[in-house]
Parts: sequence; C-alpha cells; structure tokens
Amino acid sequence: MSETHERNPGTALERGWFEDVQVNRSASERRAATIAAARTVKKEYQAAWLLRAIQCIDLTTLAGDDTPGRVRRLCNKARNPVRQDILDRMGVGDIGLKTGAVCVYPTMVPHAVKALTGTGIPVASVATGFPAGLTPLPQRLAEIRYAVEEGAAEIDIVITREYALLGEWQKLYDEIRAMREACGEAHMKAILATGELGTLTNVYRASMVAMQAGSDFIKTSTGKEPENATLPVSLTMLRALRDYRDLTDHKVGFKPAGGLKTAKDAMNWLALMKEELGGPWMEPDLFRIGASSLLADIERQLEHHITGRYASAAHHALS
Ligand SMILES: O=C[C@H](O)COP(=O)(O)O
Repeated sequence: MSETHERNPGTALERGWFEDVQVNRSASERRAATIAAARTVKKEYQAAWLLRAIQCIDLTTLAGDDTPGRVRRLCNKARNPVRQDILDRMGVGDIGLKTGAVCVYPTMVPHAVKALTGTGIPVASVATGFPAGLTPLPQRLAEIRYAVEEGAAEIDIVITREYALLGEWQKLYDEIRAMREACGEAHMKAILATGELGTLTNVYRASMVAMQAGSDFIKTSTGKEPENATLPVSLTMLRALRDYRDLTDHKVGFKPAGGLKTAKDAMNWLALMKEELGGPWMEPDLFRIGASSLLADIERQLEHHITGRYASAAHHALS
C-alpha cells in the first residue's frame, strides 16, 4: 500500500466516542439515495473515475474450489486489468494501470506472491477463520502470522459479531488489538460483517472500536453474508471515519466489499467517498473495493466509451 499518511496507531478504548451515538436508518437511507441520484460525472470524467476505481479494486477470489491456476490467472488480470488496445485508444496505455491488490485465502498467498513478483501489487489475505471467525483466538492469530510469513502485505480480519451484538466493546477491542499485533508491518483491514450487526448504530460503534484498536481499514462485508455492502451502511462507516479523523488526526481507509458488480456501483461508491470525505479518500491507500466480478463490467464500459458499442460479456471474462 503506498504510504502517503501515517499509519493509524489506534487509541485506548474510548467509549465516550461511540456509546451515546445513535444512527437513524431512514435518514441514512435518504442521504445515501441523494448522493447516488446527484451523481453527474459524465464522459471523459466517467472514464477517468473508472480507471481510478480499477486502481482501488482488491481483485478477489475466495471460493472453496480456488486453485493455484485460478489465482495465477487472477494475478495476471490484476497486472493487466484492461485490454491494451482500449487503454491505448484512451491515451493511457503507458500509465502502468493495475489493481490495488489481489485478495485470496491464506493457502493461496504463496501462489499470488509468486505471480505478482516485481509488479508492486500487494497480496491481501483473509484470515482469522474467515468468514465467520468462530475458531479459537490462538488459531486465528496463528493464521494471520502464517499469511504474513508467506508474503501477504495486507490482512483482512473478521470481527467477532457476538461482541458487537452484545455490546462487549472491551472484548472486541482487545481481540482486534491482538490481531493488529499479529499483523506486524502488514496492514490490517477489519471486516465488520455489517449485514450481521443488526443496526446502523452497531455498525457505527463497531467501526469506532475497530479504529481505536488500530485498524488501517474498516471493511463492510466478507461477501458471504446475506446482505453485503450497501450505501447506507457505507455512509455510517464514513461518518465514523470522519469523526475518528477529527478526534485523532488519523486517516483510516474504507473498503466496501461483497456484491459490487457494476461500473455504476463503482461510480456510486466513489461519489460517496468524494462527498463525505473528499479527494484523499479516493486513492488506493485509503479506498479499496473488494470485488470478484466488478472489473469485467468496468472494462466493458471503457470499451463502450471508446467504441460506442458493448462487446458481449464473454469477451471480458476474468480468465
Ligand atoms: O472481499 C471481497 C468479497 O468477498 C468479494 O465479494 P463478491 O464476490 O461479491 O465480489
């Protein structure tokens, strides 16, 4: 991850920063809908935003039937995310476009590291008993250390939903702190699994605890919950990011993930970042989109931008 800001060291557990906060769901839904509707980025700007979205993608495969071959093909896509002729016609054939990271399961890390050698693309690994996180803590910490030893530069951990649901903030804080320790130099993204947290108030509080415990990013979802990244949930997390920045002067990154499949999704989330947090949060060091299939639609839209036509989806298959 390119480092343009100091890493978030975390704070002590500061309950006063979140315990009295209540988030109103219908107000959040209205505000999120307004941002999506007001988005008026057109033509050249739209293409530029889509290129930026690509640079922010954590290109992901997290399937039970993942193989080294699939991971290698994904890595190849990460280093060549869009067909060269499309980029040449857009005048950006020489910018070295690549995705933000490749995200895989721990045992796939060595294959991804090998395939990405020399590219500068970091390997992110999920860890800590992803997606449910219900294995004993020593095993979850060992899993982090394994992924880091194999070369993962970023670790996507999952929080224990039980602690957030029961308001056991000290336990949640201590556990995330231990995970951050286990990450060492690797950057840590804390997955809140917001679709399982019940209320937006819980989402806000868990966001704040994850940041206080030293997370480098907060991330919405594993992609395996029934409800994944939504705009109202994201808005709630962005408000927590903003409050944390105001209180500590530290910028923490944001990663929506799960179910983001279309170029329109990417544009909506970039608009949300711009509206709520501004330019610095539209760069890969503070913004990632976790997605397994989004890139194919973005490539399709870029081709349409150049040719005025859509190729069939099969022409932009991932592998
Ligand atoms: O972290 C990334 C998600 O698991 C990807 O979810 P997706 O397959 O719905 O794009």
